[in-house]
Amino acid sequence: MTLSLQLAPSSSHLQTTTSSSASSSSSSVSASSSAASSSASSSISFPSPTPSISSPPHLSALSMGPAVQPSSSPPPGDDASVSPPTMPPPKPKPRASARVPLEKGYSQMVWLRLLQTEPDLAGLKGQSPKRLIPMEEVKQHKTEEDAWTVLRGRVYNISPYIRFHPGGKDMLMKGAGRDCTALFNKYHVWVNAEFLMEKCLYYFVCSSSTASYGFNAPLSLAEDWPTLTASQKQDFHYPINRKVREQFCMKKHMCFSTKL
Ligand code: HEM
Repeated sequence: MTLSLQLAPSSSHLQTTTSSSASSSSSSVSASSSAASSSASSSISFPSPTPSISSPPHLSALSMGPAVQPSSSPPPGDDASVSPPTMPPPKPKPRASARVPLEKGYSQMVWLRLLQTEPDLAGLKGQSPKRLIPMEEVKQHKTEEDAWTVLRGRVYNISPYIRFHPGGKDMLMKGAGRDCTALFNKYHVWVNAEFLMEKCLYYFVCSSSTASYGFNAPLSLAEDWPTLTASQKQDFHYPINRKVREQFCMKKHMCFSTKL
């Protein structure tokens, strides 16, 4: 208090000194120091001494205390142009393999040899594979000895492959009697099942209706819709692939392509 009264007559000189010290302190420390900046602006606007002008040195040191805190600004004397060292992003952990040990004699090599030597892996027993199979028929084949699955619109007899499946019997059997496309894509979209299961092919599946279908029977996605999984419904390509297959089967009455 005593100090402010004494300094009043030469307040302009005092303010210059005070404001310059305030501004220099605020620029060197932090622009966000509201205490420092408010004290500086009040000293410029109002020539009469105010408590903030006349605050004793020990108090102004205190008020500047928080301004030294900001974590964003480098400490005084540091080179501001040097950016802090950036840490490389953490590497994703490799996914644990879900492959299961297979019995002796059931390697993929043996399966590939079987594809060459076994004439009827599909179990067609002389029937024509060129027919559309209702989903209802597929559903009836879900035991290990007689397991069918639908993959990308085709019916396969997976029974001969069960013991060869690197992901294990239980996993493969999850697809038995139903459409396993979503599961298949979830675990190994890269696997060339069209090649591996080529000889197990029963042929194209048709819609879910219980009606028995001939080649000229109408097929529509609307009929399939209630049976589709959520991911199939969201799959942009599914209706297109479905439509192409339908058109192809309708027009040719036979489906020779294995690329669809
Ligand atoms: C006809 C259908 C299928 C075929 C031809 C097939 C074929 C294969 C092949 C070749 C592998 C080894 C993949 C590799 O080494 O990268 C594999 C692994 C596997 N399969 Fe299948 N699969 C079929 C269906 C399924 C289904 C329906 C499921 C799941 C319900 C499934 C689950 C798995 C799993 C979990 C693995 C182990 C993946 C890993 O290495 O972590 N597979 N399958």
